[in-house]
Amino acid sequence: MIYQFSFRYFSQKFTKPMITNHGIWEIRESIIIRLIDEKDQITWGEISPISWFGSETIEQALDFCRQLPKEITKEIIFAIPDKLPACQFAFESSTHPGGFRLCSRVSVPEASFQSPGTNLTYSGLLPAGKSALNQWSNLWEQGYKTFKWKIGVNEINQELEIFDLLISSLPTSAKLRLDANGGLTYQQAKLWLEKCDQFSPKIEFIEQPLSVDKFTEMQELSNLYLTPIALDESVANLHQLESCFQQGWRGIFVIKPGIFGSPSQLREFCKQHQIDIVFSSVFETEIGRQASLQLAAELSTNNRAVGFGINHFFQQQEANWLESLWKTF
Ligand SMILES: O=C(O)CCC(=O)c1ccccc1C(=O)O
Ligand SMILES: [Mg+2]
Repeated sequence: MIYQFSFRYFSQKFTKPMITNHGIWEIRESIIIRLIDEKDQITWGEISPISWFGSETIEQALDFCRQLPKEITKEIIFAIPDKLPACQFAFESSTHPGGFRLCSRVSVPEASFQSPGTNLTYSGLLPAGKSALNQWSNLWEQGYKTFKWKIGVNEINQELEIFDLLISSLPTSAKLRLDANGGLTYQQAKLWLEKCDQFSPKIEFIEQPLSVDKFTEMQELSNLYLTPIALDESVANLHQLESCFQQGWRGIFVIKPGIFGSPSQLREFCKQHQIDIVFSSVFETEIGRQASLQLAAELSTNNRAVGFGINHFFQQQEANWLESLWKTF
């Protein structure tokens, strides 16, 4: 099969900047790719790198797209090097059966809770800091029962105080995930875990408490406390996932399909090993989102809510944004 290949740069400003321990993120830069096969079928893919997570940069992805011929094959797609994981995801998922087509509207209203044929539940992302306190109820009204709050952003005592308020205001049936983005010290992580254990099992897990180089310490912490630990930055791509699994990690793995790399290799890994996975967004458009959610529906385990409750970080797209994008050069 030969595909006609074209691509466009696309950027979106967050309605509120995304604040994590890595810093402030204001604009989501992506590349949308379009493939047209010999039967004139059009499919789409999305490259949305996060270089601070270890993926390629947007410039590297653009360079890759620019050097590709106008006609490409599956051989070319399956030969994309592992150092371009967001590109691997985009090209492979656009040729996968069920790859994104422009069937109905491109942008789907907030929290499409019943994606056809799946019964995924969603985790809603709260803003960092004390704004979480007046934001969770909007999400609750939209049907979210699981929330994620960023920690390791402000001073720890201040965050622990906000945490107390948040925990006491959340409904009994709500669950909370904390995401430190690798920003805690070992002592701070212990403080947080002790705190979380007091509310167990309301705190579903703490995500990436320590930096990627602190694997042994995180393994130690996972043995010391009830509250589970989820690896995220530590397992950003297949190579890292394999390495953490080989080293004996049997806690939770957060997988962001958009930067993880080849979806078929992820499917293969999941067939070989029963792992506890939480799927998570990279702030992709509807194109990457659909491909990622399809993987999540296939591979999710233990009924973990998927971390795709992020639409409130973007303005809703015009229905014809994709068509309009292709009219630009
Ligand atoms: O996982 C979620 O619930 C939302 C997505 C999310 O938090 C995220 C989105 C982009 C980059 C990094 C992260 C993260 O999990 O650290
Ligand atoms: Mg995370």
